[in-house]
Amino acid sequence: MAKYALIVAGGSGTRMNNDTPKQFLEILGKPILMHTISRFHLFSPLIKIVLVLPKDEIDYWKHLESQHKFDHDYKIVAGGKTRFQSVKKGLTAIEADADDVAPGMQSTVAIHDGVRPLVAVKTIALSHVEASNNGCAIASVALKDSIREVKPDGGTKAINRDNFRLMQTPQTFRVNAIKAAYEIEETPDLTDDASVFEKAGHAVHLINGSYQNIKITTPEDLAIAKAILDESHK
Ligand SMILES: Nc1ccn([C@@H]2O[C@H](COP(=O)(O)OP(=O)(O)OP(=O)(O)O)[C@@H](O)[C@H]2O)c(=O)n1
Ligand SMILES: C[C@](O)(CO)[C@H](O)COP(=O)(O)O
Repeated sequence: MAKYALIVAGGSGTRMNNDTPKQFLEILGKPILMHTISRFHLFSPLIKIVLVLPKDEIDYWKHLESQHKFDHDYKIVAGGKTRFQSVKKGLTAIEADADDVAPGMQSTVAIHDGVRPLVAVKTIALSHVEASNNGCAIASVALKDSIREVKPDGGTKAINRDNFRLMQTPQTFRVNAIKAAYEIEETPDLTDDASVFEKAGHAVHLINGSYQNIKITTPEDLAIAKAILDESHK
């Protein structure tokens, strides 16, 4: 029974509007992606990591590794055009369990965005346990703001926020099941791994994520992540 992390960092970060892909931007003197990988090593130095990078940035990452003396052990895989394709390519680097492995002994993989460097070690740990027991474990949080549905005619309608959750990563699965799920056809609505798993016919099991576990998407997210990391180093 192995525990894997599939860290996807194959995007270009268009919404960050910076010449450098956002996963390589520095927070407290270290690229965001190094913060993220370190959280998984903190969870377990034995975790098997697959790191997905943009094909054209692999040499740059190797340069960053030597510059920052970052010598963790992981497999690097070239990503695809979309997150779906990057995850699918990453999963090919993870070995399937034999068919006769007993329930509870199956390998699990935490699929995680490289640009979520504030993931808590306890969330990673919980996600592996819950995925082993339930087939998957998807980190999520309740909404803090009120929400309204926008109608096609431009009108809006209040809806009950208690019926909704925001999806984060890690999204953790039994390895064989998620590898098989990613054989479905890619469609634009499959924005996360839980959607792929659900479309492949499986039930989705949510666990509590954390409000600190933000996805660094736009420049203000960078400022928030810096502030949180700064605070945790005091
Ligand atoms: N082809 C892609 C696209 C995204 N990702 C990864 O998926 C995570 C979440 O995606 P997002 O925040 O949307 O990143 P980008 O696609 O880089 O950003 P943008 O959509 O603003 O271009 C990121 O860690 C990103 O690197 C990936 O591995 N391969
Ligand atoms: C996987 C994810 O981070 C869950 O919130 C999110 O769906 C990725 O979204 P994006 O479309 O890549 O921005």
